[in-house]
Amino acid sequence: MGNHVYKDIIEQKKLLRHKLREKRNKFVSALPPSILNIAFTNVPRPLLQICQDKMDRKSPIAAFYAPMGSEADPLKLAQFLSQQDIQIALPRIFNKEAGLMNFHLLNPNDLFSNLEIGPFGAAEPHKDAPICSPDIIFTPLIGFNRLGARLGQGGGFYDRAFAALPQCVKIGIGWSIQEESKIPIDIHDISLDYILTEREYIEI
Ligand SMILES: Nc1nc2c(c(=O)[nH]1)N(C=O)[C@@H](CNc1ccc(C(=O)N[C@@H](CCC(=O)O)C(=O)O)cc1)CN2
Ligand SMILES: Nc1ncnc2c1ncn2[C@@H]1O[C@H](COP(=O)(O)OP(=O)(O)OP(=O)(O)O)[C@@H](O)[C@H]1O
Repeated sequence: MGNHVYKDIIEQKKLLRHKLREKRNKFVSALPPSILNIAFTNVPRPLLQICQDKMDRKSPIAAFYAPMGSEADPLKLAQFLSQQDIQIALPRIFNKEAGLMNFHLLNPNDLFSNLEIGPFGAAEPHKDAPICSPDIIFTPLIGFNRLGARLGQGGGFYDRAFAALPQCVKIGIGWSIQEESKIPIDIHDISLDYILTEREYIEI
């Protein structure tokens, strides 16, 4: 990839991030609380099957994220799955400049408390919580398309985590209005396997 082409992709991503963040904020702030409360509460049967398929060896680990702003909230799914013999983890940034994070195991009771605020404002587990390698990663996103391309916050945190965990199942969670047919991708971008929105479950 020529250097100018690469720079062009970075610029396109920036513009699209800006547009889709605004769109997401508007969409979520216009949602009635009754709808907001039930969004992302039902685990689609195929998703439960994926978790169960991972259960043959040990209790599988699923990583979630503590939502910020208008991001889709995956923590009700986390609570539900923690009752199905699935272990729960959250990311913790350990090198902000290098775009690196670890996943730490959490007691499900600590999902909403006993966390600390990380460098980008998201709640994170404490440093002494055990580091783990998740089998399934629920991933925040700013944009997605039906080919599984993902636009994130621009730190490359999830792409590096995916590269380090080639066996993990990658599930994007976002609002339906974050779908964008053309998502610019560069050589480091790793596609999602599934996408969950408030309306549908997409298998790539
Ligand atoms: N809830 C949540 N947790 C997460 C992520 C995420 O996207 N969502 N991350 C996914 O990687 C990691 C944190 N990564 C981040 C990387 C960059 C920015 C960032 O550049 N934010 C802009 C502000 C964006 C704006 O203008 O609204 C900034 O700080 O300038 C934020 C988070 C780990 N934890
Ligand atoms: N595995 C990797 N190795 C080296 N550099 C990487 C890797 N993954 C991503 N990067 C670089 O990190 C920068 C940010 O990547 P990108 O714009 O794809 O972030 P993102 O996926 O939107 O962010 P995030 O995952 O934090 O939400 C880019 O310059 C990208 O080339």
